[in-house]
Amino acid sequence: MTIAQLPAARPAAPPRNMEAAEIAAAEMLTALGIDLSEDALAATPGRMARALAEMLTPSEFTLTTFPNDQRYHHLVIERAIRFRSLCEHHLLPFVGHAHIAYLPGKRILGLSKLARVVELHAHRPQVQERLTQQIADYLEKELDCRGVGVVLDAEHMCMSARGVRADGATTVTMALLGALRDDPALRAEFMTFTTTPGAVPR
Ligand SMILES: Nc1nc2c(ncn2[C@@H]2O[C@H](COP(=O)(O)OP(=O)(O)OP(=O)(O)O)[C@@H](O)[C@H]2O)c(=O)[nH]1
Ligand SMILES: [Zn+2]
Repeated sequence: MTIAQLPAARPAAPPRNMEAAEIAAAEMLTALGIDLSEDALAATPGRMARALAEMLTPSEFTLTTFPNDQRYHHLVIERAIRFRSLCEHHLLPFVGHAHIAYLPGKRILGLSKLARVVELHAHRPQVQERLTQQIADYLEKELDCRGVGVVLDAEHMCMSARGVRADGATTVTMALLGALRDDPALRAEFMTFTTTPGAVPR
């Protein structure tokens, strides 16, 4: 089987200065009244900077596709892809599940790449609505498929760990493109699979 390796079309990595980030983290914690002279906290600013940098760095990957030799033309659905992102308002995590469907054209996608596409867009400051749309737009463009559906269901720490403290509330967003937008039966099929038992393991 031929493997096509499409470029993942990643945006250029932003400039990053970890030393400056660590100094800034120390300044912020000190300004918040935390005494960094305690042994247990001495390494915290560095960890903070590295942890944030990690959450803002998606893994490298190649968007591997295969010819659709069998002319498979039903939905391919990947459910309950666990993801975590950072809300751009508070830089606190939002975590949840992505359900993704696409209707193949001439090529099918290596299954793991759906989760990698989620990670690619999740590892940057985000709002859930934009993240949802970016995943759908990216798949439609790169895969040249006949339709894409993306549903995200996530809990925002800025709403549960602080502020309004609506523990357990989740936000559901969706983006539907091509046949998944235009064909009510396909849309219903996708939505059914995202809500049937097993879609979101608890
Ligand atoms: N639409 C949308 N809003 C988000 C997302 N993540 C966080 N928010 C919201 O962004 C808003 C920011 O509102 P502000 O009033 O500026 O911030 P705040 O004073 O910290 O607000 P509270 O969280 O209500 O205490 C809040 O209502 C958050 O719930 C997201 O992914 N999408
Ligand atoms: Zn937030």
